[in-house]
Amino acid sequence: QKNPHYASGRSTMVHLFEWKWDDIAAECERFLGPKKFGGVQVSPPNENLAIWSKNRPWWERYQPISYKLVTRSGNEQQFANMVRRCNNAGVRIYVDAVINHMTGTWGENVGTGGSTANFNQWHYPAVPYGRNDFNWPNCVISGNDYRCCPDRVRNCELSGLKDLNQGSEYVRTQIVNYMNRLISFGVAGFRIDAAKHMWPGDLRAIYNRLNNLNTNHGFPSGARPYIYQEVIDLGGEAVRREEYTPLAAVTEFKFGMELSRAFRGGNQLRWLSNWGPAWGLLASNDALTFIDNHDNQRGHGAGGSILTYKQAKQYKGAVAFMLAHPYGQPQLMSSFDFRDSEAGPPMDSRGNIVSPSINSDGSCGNGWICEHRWRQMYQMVAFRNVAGNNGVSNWWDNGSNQIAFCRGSQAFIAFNNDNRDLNQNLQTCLPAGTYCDVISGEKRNNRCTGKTITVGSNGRANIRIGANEFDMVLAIHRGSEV
Ligand SMILES: O=C(/C=C/c1ccc(O)c(O)c1)N[C@@H](Cc1ccc(O)cc1)C(=O)NCCCOc1c(-c2ccc(O)c(O)c2)oc2cc(O)cc(O)c2c1=O
Ligand SMILES: [Ca+2]
Repeated sequence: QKNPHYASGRSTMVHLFEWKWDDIAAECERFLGPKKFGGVQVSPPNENLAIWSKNRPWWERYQPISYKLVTRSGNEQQFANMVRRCNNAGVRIYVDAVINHMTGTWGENVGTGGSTANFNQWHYPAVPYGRNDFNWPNCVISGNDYRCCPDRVRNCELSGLKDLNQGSEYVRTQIVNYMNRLISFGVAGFRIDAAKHMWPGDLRAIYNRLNNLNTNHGFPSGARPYIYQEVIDLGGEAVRREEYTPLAAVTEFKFGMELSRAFRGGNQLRWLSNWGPAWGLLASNDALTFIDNHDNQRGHGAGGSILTYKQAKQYKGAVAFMLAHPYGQPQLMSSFDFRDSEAGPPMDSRGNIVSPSINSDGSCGNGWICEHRWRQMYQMVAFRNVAGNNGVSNWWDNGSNQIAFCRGSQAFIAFNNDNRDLNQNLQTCLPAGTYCDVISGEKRNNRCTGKTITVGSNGRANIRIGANEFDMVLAIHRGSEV
């Protein structure tokens, strides 16, 4: 099933990468609830290997030691508390489930909960897993395997990580028990990490054994978990996304790659008039969409030159388009400032994660970027909520990099990625009135702190976006009128 079970009037989730549970709970109550975000993807909550020799890299959280809920983000009690407080604020929780593998082979062998393991014996006593819970014969996926050999992509080790056999009843039971415990705490669904490296048939068996969502957390009875499967497939590989869409939603990596190219200037924005499956993207209902994610924002993984917070103006343009267009189920990335592609989250001298500080202007400090707190981002989350399931209409473009469109009679947006000013009289599809541009400012005490747009009785308005303005987007919608 492909319904994220957001509370009514909400539409967008944010990935609070590496945030601690107590901080996420606070963020749900003080910001995400009031700003009507739909949900939060949290980092893997299960015990992972503590890799001190690499100064606690971000990817250590993708090396499970056990399914105990003890990580640098917090313990089981803090996790349960976060889920309760976020659900009470109308914000759902989605768990990043790392179930394809356990650890690689490192010098140290202690987990974030104190558990130990013996990798060379495939011995993980804190689960417990032993030799016959892993795929045999032992092999490692090579670059060429991705193109030739779907069996090896599933049955061999990804980057040397011990590869579990999800065909084993015992392994399925351990995984299902772990995920059902999270469901009992009130989570709304799961990201299935490295789904490409597991057999669809095994995943189906696992998903079918998951319990319905916990009705004590506001879910309707019989609600099934919302699952989205990480399948990095930009074409040319033996394993294809379409093998996984019958089971659950799939991460659509082409989405962020194509929009990054368009907003970097590689493709003219006018070509986005038929954005969606016509671009080779999955069906809208099957697609979990994003511009960048925790992996490819570091230049690793799919897509090469993906836009990130570091290219702020184009990134805000691409994210605005993602949130303004009805295609897919969008996820906003919220990052920490990374010095190198391996660096983990801001941490103190003892290796504990440092909480984000919140500045008086609402931005974050202590090394956290908090893209979700940028006005241009949370205002577009509100835009998407107001647009609801209205389609795109009244598409306009200048034959190059200036575009505009309506969402029903609820919302209007314009983009200028050209090197000349946009200055046009355009149809906004909105009722006559005076509207605040929600990108250059916001409505405060019934005044616009940014641009003001006057819509005439024919729905038309003069729309201006200078080529050198701070932002390339202008957006108005029902509710932003003064
Ligand atoms: O760069 C990384 C980590 C990347 C990563 C982590 C989590 C993800 O969800 C993800 O998509 C990528 N890891 C570094 C460091 C590393 C880690 C472990 C190890 O045994 C060796 C090295 C790295 O250089 N990895 C090799 C290239 C990235 O190859 C990885 C992929 C991956 C990349 C491209 C694909 O098309 C694909 O199907 C899978 O997925 C992972 C998933 C994991 O759960 C854990 C991993 O270590 C990895 C992972 O190494
Ligand atoms: Ca596997």
